[in-house]
Amino acid sequence: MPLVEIENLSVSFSSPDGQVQAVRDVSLTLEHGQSLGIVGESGSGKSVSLMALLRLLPTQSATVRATKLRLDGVDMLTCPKNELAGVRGKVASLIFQDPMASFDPLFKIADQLTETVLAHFDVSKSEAEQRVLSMLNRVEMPDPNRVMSSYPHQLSGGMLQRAMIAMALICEPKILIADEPTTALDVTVQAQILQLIGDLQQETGMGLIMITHDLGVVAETVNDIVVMYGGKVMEQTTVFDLFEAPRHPYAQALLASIPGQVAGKRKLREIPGQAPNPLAPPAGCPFHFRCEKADAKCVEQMPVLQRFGPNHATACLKVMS
Ligand SMILES: Nc1ncnc2c1ncn2[C@@H]1O[C@H](COP(=O)(O)OP(=O)(O)OP(=O)(O)O)[C@@H](O)[C@H]1O
Repeated sequence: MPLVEIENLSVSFSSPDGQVQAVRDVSLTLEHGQSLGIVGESGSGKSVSLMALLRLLPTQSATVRATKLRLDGVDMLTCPKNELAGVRGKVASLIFQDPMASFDPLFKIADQLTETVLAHFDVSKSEAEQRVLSMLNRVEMPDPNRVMSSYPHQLSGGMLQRAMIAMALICEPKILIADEPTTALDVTVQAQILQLIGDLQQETGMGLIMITHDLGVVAETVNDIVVMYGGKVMEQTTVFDLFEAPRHPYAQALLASIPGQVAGKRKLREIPGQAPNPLAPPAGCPFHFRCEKADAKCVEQMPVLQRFGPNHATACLKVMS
C-alpha cells in the first residue's frame, strides 16, 4: 500500500475575481521510504496539492476534487474532520521556509521540543528531555546543551532550521513534507541542511516529499521528481532521467536555469514570459505562451501525460509527435 496516493486531484479557490484554478488533474504516488521532489515556479500548485492531501486548505474557499486522496491508507476525502489531526500527527510532519513560525517566541527550544515528545509518546519528562537532546545531536546541532536553554530568537537561521527538523522528526513520522525548507538560508547552510534531510531520510526510512522552485535543491536529496506548471504535471520521472534527458520544454528550460548548467556561465537564466492566469487557464498546454516549440495544436489541445518507458512520463504534444 503506497504511503501517498493522489489521483486526479483538482483544487480551486473562490475569490472576488472568480475561481482560481490552482491544481488541475494531478496524480502522484509515493511508496514507503521513497523520496519525491515537486518542482515548479511560484504559483504552479505545488503547496496546494500537498495541503489538499493533508486536508489543510480553508474549507470556506477551497473546492477539492479527486478520485483518490490517501495518506498511509487513510481515505483523506472521507476521513471525519475530528480524526484528521490524529491521522496527520501520526503519519506526517511538515517543515517550512520560516522556522520562526513553528516556534513560540516566549518558550525555550527545550520546552517546546519536550512538549512535542510528551504529546506523542507515553514517556516521563526526563526521558522526553533525553530524546530531545539525542535528536538535537542527530540533526548535528552545534552546542545542543546551550540550544536547549535558548529562546528561538537567540538561534541563527540555520540552527533554527535544524531545530525545526528535530521537532518534525522527533514524532517519528512516516513522511516528512518539506516546503521550500532552505530558501531563506545562505548557500552554504542550504547545502548542509539539504544533506542532513537526505541523510535522515535514508537513516530513518521515512518517506520524503520536497517542494521547491529550484531543481538544484532536489538533485541531491530525492530519487523521483514531478515537474509542475500552471497547476498541472508536465513531467514525472527519476531525478537521474530528468537531468540526463528532460523531455518537456518547460523541464528543459528549468534545467537550463540552474547556475552552472548554462555553458560555463554561473548566471540564472530566466524563462521569458509570464505564467498562465489561474483565473482563466488556457484550453491547451499551459506552457504554450512561453514554449519555443508550440504550434496551433498546443494552443487548443491539453496534452495528457504519456509514458516513455517505465519511469518517465511527459505531457507535451510535441514530444509525442
Ligand atoms: N487560500 C488561497 N486562496 C486563493 N488562492 C490561493 C490560495 N492558496 C493558494 N492559492 C493560489 O493557488 C495557486 C497555487 O499556489 P501554490 O501555493 O500551490 O503554488 P506553489 O507552486 O506552491 O508556489 P509557491 O512556491 O509560491 O508557494 C496560486 O495561484 C495561488 O495564488
